[in-house]
Amino acid sequence: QKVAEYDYVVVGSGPGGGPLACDLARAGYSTLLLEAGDDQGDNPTYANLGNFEKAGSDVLSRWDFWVKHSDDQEREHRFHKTTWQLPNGTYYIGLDPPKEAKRLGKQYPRSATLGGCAMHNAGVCSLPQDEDWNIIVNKTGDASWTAQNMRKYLAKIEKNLYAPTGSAAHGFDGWLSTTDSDLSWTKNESLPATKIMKELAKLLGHKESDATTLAKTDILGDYPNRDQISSLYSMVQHQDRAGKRSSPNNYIKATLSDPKKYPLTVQLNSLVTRVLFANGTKLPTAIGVEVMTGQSLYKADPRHKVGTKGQTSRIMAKREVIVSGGTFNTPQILKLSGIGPAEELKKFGIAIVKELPGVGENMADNYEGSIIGIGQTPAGTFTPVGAPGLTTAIFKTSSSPKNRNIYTWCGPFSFEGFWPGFPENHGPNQYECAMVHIGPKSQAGYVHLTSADPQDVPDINLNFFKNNGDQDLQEIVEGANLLRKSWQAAGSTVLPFNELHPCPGTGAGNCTDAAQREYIRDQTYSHHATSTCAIGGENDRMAVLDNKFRVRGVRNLRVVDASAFPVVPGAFPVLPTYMISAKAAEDILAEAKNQS
Ligand SMILES: Cc1cc2nc3c(=O)[nH]c(=O)nc-3n(C[C@H](O)[C@H](O)[C@H](O)COP(=O)(O)OP(=O)(O)OC[C@H]3O[C@@H](n4cnc5c(N)ncnc54)[C@H](O)[C@@H]3O)c2cc1C
Repeated sequence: QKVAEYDYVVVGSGPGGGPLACDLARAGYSTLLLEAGDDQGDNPTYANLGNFEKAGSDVLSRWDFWVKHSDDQEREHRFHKTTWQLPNGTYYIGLDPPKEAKRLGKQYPRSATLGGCAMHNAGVCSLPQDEDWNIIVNKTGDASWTAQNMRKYLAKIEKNLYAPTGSAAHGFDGWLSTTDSDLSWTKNESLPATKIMKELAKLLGHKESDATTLAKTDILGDYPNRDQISSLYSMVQHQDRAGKRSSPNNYIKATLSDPKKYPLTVQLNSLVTRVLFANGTKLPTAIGVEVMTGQSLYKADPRHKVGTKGQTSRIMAKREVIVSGGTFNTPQILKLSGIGPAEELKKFGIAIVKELPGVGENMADNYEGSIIGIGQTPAGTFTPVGAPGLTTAIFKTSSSPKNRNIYTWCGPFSFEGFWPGFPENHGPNQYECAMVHIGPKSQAGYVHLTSADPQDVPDINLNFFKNNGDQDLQEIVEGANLLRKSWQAAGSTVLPFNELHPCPGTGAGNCTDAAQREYIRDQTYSHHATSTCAIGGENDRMAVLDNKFRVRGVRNLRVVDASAFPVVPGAFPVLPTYMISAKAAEDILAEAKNQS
């Protein structure tokens, strides 16, 4: 059988790999995009952003990773949403399972489908802190990574649907539609949500009368000192005005629609098992990939049937292989290919192609938590399309040395992390302020192989709060305390509430910081993992990639996805991942041009 050959082979169609494959094909290079999942782009569960919670639990794309948050067994067992499987295949969620239940652990969903996790995410967009980009300049000496320069990739990819046409901070001709939230509800002064929004504005140092205007502030705007400003913002999501998800799936379809012009090939249900290297070269040189085709081959897929093996074949890349399998799968693919920590590879009998101790280490994630309470009346109406009823703010707690460190969105909803069938509905009077903590200090998470079998799922431990954990805990507690104050100030007249957590049952936030810290340590969740194949400097032995996404010490192999960030980029990683994807395309095409 003739072996297929392309200029570029891209592995994984998420926010890193999907747009990159399109850009390479649009520049005229034959490009193969390999995706382990299938295509759910026309399925309303995925196509309508408002269905993101349903999409997150949907078996048609779900890869379940059962992760650890620490090595502390007792703490692990206190996690309220621990998931267990019953003999009939259903789940028990909680701390008191029936005897026959098998412990699965903490669910960390990923979406294996055309478009990756951008097909089940909430589409929330924000920019990294300037420091998150500038850290790459400092590590690599490459000035193209400055925060100011990186903004041009936002303008390049964006089709902004909310800012005045021509606004310098935005783009209007790109493939990624962005909208802001519908804030018409703020006109209703008697709504508890409006009252709380105004109290929050005051607590952040603004005038109550400015709250409604501040709530419309463009979160993606280009302001001096933006990382130090505590204020209200409008929530921006990657969707169109009708609530249709805008994602790599759309860009891929648009690129495929003109095959004469754009030589893009997409191959679904294709699990890449390893990268192939040339024989006898001085430096290891990637020449293609080995791929297993078939449905639900990966064991994280809840539909996987024990013993199922796909058809294995080889596909060659004339120019480069680019791995974009995401923060959990990219390090797994590299290690299976012989690139990673020597001890770990030896343990599983994998021949070492290039020793890189940083592969699968250094993992970081934003800590997430929430304060949630039950009021006396409904606090407002909420539908996720256009996010009406949501107050969004970014602020700095007093313990943060310099930058703002909490992104919050408050409204009549409930989001308390992930488990099969999330979220819980606490009834019409529920009100929550969800928090993403920005800039976690502990980057001690890891993705380790459990075997040399590419269908096996790796061992993942986020190692929360391992380094400088007390500082992060203090920052999160201060965030919760401030948000609770905004409820209390509004509460005496409009929303006496019964708090569910982190100060359960007190109604008035009458618990100690120490008790909250303990609760948060036990119950924190996350879904923004990054940095397992980090970009770094030449002398940094944990660096996996150089400034141009090239795997260090290997030719014709790059990594372009969320695993490449040296630190978590701000509050939400999807927009920064789209931006680095556009940057990678530019870098790769510039190099190709120089070579020809
Ligand atoms: C439930 C949920 C909600 C989220 N909400 C938000 C949000 O609102 N805002 C935000 O900014 N971020 C959000 N995120 C995070 C964000 O979506 C991810 O950070 C982003 O998708 C990362 O992109 P990526 O390209 O690195 O990886 P992924 O999106 O994970 O894409 C990787 C792709 O590679 C494929 N793949 C993996 N291994 C292989 C293999 N061996 N062979 C072939 N293909 C393979 C996968 O199937 C997948 O399609 C959310 C994440 C989750 C899980």
